[in-house]
Amino acid sequence: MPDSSPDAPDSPAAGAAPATDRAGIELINVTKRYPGQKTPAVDDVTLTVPVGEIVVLLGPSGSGKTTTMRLINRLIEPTSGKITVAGRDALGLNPTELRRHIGYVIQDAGLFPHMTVATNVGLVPQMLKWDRKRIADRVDELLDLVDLPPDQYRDRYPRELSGGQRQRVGVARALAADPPVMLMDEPFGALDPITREHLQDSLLHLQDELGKTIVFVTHDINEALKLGDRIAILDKGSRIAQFGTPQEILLNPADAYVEQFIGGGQAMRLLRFSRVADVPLQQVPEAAPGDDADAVRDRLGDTGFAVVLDERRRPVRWITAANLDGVTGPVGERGEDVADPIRGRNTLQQALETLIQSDHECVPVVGRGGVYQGTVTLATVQNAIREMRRTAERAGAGA
Ligand SMILES: Nc1ncnc2c1ncn2[C@@H]1O[C@H](COP(=O)(O)OP(=O)(O)OP(=O)(O)O)[C@@H](O)[C@H]1O
Repeated sequence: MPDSSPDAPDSPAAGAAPATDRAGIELINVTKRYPGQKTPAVDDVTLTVPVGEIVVLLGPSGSGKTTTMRLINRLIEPTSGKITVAGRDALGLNPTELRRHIGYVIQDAGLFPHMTVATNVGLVPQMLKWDRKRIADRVDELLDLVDLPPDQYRDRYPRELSGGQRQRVGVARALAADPPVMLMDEPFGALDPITREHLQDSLLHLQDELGKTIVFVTHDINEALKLGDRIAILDKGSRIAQFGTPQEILLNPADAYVEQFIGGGQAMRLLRFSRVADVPLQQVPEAAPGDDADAVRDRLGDTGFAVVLDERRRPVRWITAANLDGVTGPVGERGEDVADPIRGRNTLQQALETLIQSDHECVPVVGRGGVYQGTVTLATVQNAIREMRRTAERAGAGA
């Protein structure tokens, strides 16, 4: 077990992945002391948020999460320390200019009640003096993106929306000028559990397509495990008790404070919070509708089937030797339609559920643009669990 005292440079408590060009956001020895307060709200925090990742700040009330967010977009100024956003010194930029590069989503969405959904979403483009047509097009595009059909929703007022819909509008508004960075401060905190799950799934789906650098604040360990590429578990003064991937935190909690956060039920949680992207995918033979049946038959080998990809490499069908019986010429539309593919961000639990419901022994995995990446089988899931157990045993033995 490494020394986890705050001074140990290699300790997980040091909190920072090494500073690299790939830092989306960097906080270096940042302290914020509010006037008249004895202890700093944020105390000498160093943290790197890699480009394109979701880093979750998880901590109890008063641990300085909101203060940290407001420091990043300069709603407040640090007492000392350095902050960079997308490679630029945040403290050297004009705050308005900085905020154009940062989308901000807060708990109650913070929509202006007297403005329509479209006006709310178009606020930043309007500030940037885009022309009306460009703003209207962008608003429609964003409403589509957050699953609110523009024809139904663009002219509504916030009071005519559900809490979940208001949050979706809040996300659309934060994305309006396509900022590389998003700060999300308990955006789903006020929602009922089902709506909350739904919005979490939507956020992961959006992130698959957009690849933003996101800092996400929550009190909820399950939300953190589900959304975070990495999680920073905070104690008072934003002290980082542990910074790691959900698996690292579940398998090797840094101290009793972190253990108390994650609670029990570790095995099921591993399935629930490990992502398909973290396990090696199985590659099976591939075919295209235009491929000759003989050539595909030769390719099937021991696997016994192939995945048929369309011209954009999206999986469309499974094809077996039986489907090719007596066929000459192109395979065309033969075979069985694939079930809904899963994504790298889906959990192993979701992969398992899809496998169980599917008629087929494997499920295709797709990435950005629905492009095929490989397949998941029961064996993939079993091996992943075995590997995780081994890692945990090794970590335990090293303790
Ligand atoms: N404007 C302020 N002036 C003085 N103290 C403040 C101010 N804002 C926050 N604080 C104090 O700083 C500490 C951190 O507050 P902060 O809001 O950042 O915590 P948090 O982790 O976001 O909490 P919560 O989860 O309850 O929102 C708290 O002790 C709080 O009382």
